[in-house]
Amino acid sequence: MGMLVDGIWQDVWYDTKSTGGRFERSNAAFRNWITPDGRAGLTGRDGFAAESGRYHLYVSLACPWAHRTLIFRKLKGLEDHISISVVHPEMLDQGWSFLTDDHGATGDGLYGLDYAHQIYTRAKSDYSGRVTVPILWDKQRQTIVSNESSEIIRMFNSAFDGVTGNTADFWPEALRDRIEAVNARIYDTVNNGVYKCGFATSQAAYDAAEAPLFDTLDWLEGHLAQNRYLLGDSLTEADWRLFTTLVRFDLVYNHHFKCSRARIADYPNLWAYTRALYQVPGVAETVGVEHIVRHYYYSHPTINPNRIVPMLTTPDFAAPHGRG
Ligand SMILES: N[C@@H](CCC(=O)N[C@@H](CS)C(=O)NCC(=O)O)C(=O)O
Repeated sequence: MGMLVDGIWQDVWYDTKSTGGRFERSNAAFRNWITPDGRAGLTGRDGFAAESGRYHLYVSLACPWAHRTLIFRKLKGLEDHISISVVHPEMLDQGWSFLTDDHGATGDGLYGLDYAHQIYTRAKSDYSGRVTVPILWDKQRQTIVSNESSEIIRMFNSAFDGVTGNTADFWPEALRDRIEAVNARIYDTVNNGVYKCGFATSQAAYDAAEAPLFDTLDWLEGHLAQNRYLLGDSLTEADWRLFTTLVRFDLVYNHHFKCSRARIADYPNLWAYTRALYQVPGVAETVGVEHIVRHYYYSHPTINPNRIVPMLTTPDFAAPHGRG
């Protein structure tokens, strides 16, 4: 784990001293948008038109943020149009690496580089900041389009519809305000909430993250008793954003990040909902259990210095879910 400072890699852990033990996630730096005609999107520069074969996605199968982008690539029929490289699950002193393994780490399919930080400095030689996945790369302009998953999934949701003919819409206009509201709570207390528990370096910071996490899971359990999906009958991006945390929860967050009050398997509705999303055609292929387990227990020396993997039973995501 580390970061780039003026283009030079430094092996440093998250600074939680200045925040009373609280983990604060920094904002993604590259915020351009792919659009159907290359006009600028909500932020950033123009010139990133949706074209088959032009873009490449660097992901980790372990990472819940990268996982969102893999799900959208699959559901939107983009596999033949956007190539991918999968990093090695162990994120060590050089950060994410392009070593290969038997479980899907592919190496850098574009340039044969050793580390993800070299992709960042290729885009901006004096880049300062964290080196995170996912990274959406433009092969034509040789730069990073975006390293913000919440925006990459919105590009994937519609920008390539003219290329693929796939018009499935997980960000429908009529539901946007409600989706934003549910996303905000789930991001803060669940998606990022598990990290705030796990990376806390004071009891107070842990307590402040743990209670809202389980308040939200309790709320979701009741909500999903009445609703098929978060927004009722419509399957939206809000569900996919929640899913990538739920599918990791019992394997890693419950133990490694001390989110131990309950497992997802202890909530009948949440657990059936997790299975239902897992069983949407194509989604199971995006879930990399080996990389998830390997990454978390191996990559955080301040939490698990001896890299001991607890006895785990992989939840049976393929069991019948009974949710229609
Ligand atoms: N806001 C980013 C966050 C991505 C992120 O934090 N990814 C993690 C992996 S799960 C990472 O690469 N962390 C490396 C680091 O923080 O140095 C997004 O949603 O795309």
